[in-house]
Amino acid sequence: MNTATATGRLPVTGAWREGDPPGRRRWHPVGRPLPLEAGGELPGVRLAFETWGRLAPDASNAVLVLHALTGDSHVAGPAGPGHPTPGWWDPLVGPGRALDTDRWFVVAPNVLGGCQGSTGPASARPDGRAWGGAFPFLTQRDQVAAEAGLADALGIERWALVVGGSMGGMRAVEWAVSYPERTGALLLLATTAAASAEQIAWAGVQLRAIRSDPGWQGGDYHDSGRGPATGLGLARRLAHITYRSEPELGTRFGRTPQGAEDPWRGGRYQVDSYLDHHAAKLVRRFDAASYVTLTEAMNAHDVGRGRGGLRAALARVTSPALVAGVDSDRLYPLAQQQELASLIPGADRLRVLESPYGHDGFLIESEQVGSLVRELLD
Ligand SMILES: N[C@@H](CCO)C(=O)O
Repeated sequence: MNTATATGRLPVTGAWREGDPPGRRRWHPVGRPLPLEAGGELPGVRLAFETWGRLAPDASNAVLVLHALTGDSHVAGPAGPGHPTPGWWDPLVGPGRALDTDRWFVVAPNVLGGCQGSTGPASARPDGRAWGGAFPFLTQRDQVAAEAGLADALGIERWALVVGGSMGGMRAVEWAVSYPERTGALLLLATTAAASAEQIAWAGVQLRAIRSDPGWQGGDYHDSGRGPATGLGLARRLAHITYRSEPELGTRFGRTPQGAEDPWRGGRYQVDSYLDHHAAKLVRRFDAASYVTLTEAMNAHDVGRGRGGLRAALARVTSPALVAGVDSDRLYPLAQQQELASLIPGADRLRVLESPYGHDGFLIESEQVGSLVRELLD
């Protein structure tokens, strides 16, 4: 379940389960086994998704919004039953907002391999047990292929806009390269054409933290009553540091102890407590095995793989595009977005979001992101 138990024990998995409140989610059963880039296929695939607005009769007004690592389909609206967090881009979606739902039909799937309704390691495989450690290796291309099946089912031949940040941006660029004719415009935020050595390195430490927790059990913990909560929490703490900027942490927390705690006697600094808070929140709402699956898919991300390299792959993109980064992002530095902007033929000059918040700026600076959305759609 998605909440801590009455005894205060952390849950085994924060995955949405059959029987939990559905919230606004609907499901698309892909119907056929999905062939996977790494070989083999995934049976019984379904994608959870949410929509806002109405699809035009000619299906010309559809916008695809793709979430980042620990996001989900709940782009807009309050937290509530079935939704552990409020909409992560709520200020952008609704009547009169940048994604004006009086005009646009906004679609947001939960990524394949995720844990908020789409098929992932916590889902049941055909024999009824959780996939766990037997869940196959996925790539962004597999995830986009599943999303193309959702577009087919919704009758959307071509998206007016595909937009995503971070991991969502990886899928957005894969959409534009795999399906250029289906991508009407492209907005890439705080993302990259290929995961860098440093990104793989940060991610690798997180994967080790999870897998070295005895609760991991090779990934087969879902039905065991004990999961790798400690490892997932450590992974989140580390990741969260990379999501923010050094000056922001300095200004906000400095060297201040947390409350009455004394760091010289085992107590915490404020910044430790802040990371503890984000770790505990993620452990309550997210499944560790999904975190591993999605992190490995991000590490595998290379839009040029098997396509003659980045330059040749990105030359396939036919849509107008905007690429933006965050000036204080130390995880996805501006050079990566500059590369995308210079290799995508229809891309305008690199745009820079000014923000003290580092990589998370693409989630927080909704006014600046909204201006880019309007620019592309208008
Ligand atoms: N805070 C974001 C950052 C990753 O891009 C997340 O958790 O998904």
